[in-house]
Amino acid sequence: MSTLELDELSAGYRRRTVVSGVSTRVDSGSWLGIIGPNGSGKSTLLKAMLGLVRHEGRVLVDGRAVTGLRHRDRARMIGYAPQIPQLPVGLTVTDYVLLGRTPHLGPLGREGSADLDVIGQVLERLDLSDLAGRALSTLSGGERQRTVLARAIAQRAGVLLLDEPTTGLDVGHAQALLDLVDELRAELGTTVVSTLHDLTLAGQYADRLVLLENGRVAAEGSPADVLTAPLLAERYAARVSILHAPDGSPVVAPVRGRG
Ligand SMILES: Nc1ncnc2c1ncn2[C@@H]1O[C@H](COP(=O)(O)OP(=O)(O)OP(=O)(O)O)[C@@H](O)[C@H]1O
Repeated sequence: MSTLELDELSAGYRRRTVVSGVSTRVDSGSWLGIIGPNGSGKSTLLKAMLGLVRHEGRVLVDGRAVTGLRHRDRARMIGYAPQIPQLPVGLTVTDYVLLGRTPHLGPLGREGSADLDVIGQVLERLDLSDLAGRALSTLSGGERQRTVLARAIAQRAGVLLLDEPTTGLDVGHAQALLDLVDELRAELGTTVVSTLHDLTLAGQYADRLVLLENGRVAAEGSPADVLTAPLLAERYAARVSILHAPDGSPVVAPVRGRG
């Protein structure tokens, strides 16, 4: 169980600040969706939470500052699946996903049956079992994306940061992935923060949304509060209608302009 707090978090590259003064709290076992137009600072905000970019302000997990922690200690608290991962050469899918267990291994660094069980379950759920022995370099884009997510999920950290997890996935694999994350949230109390371009999926899975614009929080609230046609028109310069799925969740439908 892990509560994540951001306190006036700002971040950027060299002299340019691209995220400014973001404060929010994500309760244990809840899901925060970060949305916003291209270049609004979503990925940078996630990287700042991990200390991967220059930043100011505080990131707290259960009240404990994560910046300055040793990599291994931080990796037990926060798992991360980047949008554009650098994949090591020469590893199989299983080797790579096993790296997610590294923060949990004992002094000899050998994985035990519990680690292999976790890996087996995650590979199965993400439809990767048949690819377990394949070299990473031979995977399709969507298979590679699922493998990167499998590694982050296998880490079983209290907080899971997912940067555009459904990019490149077909609708079935996207749902399987989001459902698996949702189960971890419900069963283990995993706290989830994900950026998502698909606003309908963001509204279906996240409890709360933060909309970034030019690195600042432009709107924050429940999906019903944030996913409104006027707000999306203003922030994305988009023509959309908000429909409703049978469960009442908002469906963001683009409306074609007159040709
Ligand atoms: N390594 C970098 N060096 C310099 N500027 C960067 C770097 N990475 C990102 N930026 C800039 O920071 C700004 C925010 O980028 P970021 O990737 O956080 O946006 P995003 O909201 O995730 O965008 P997208 O929806 O397109 O993925 C952009 O203007 C981008 O050009």
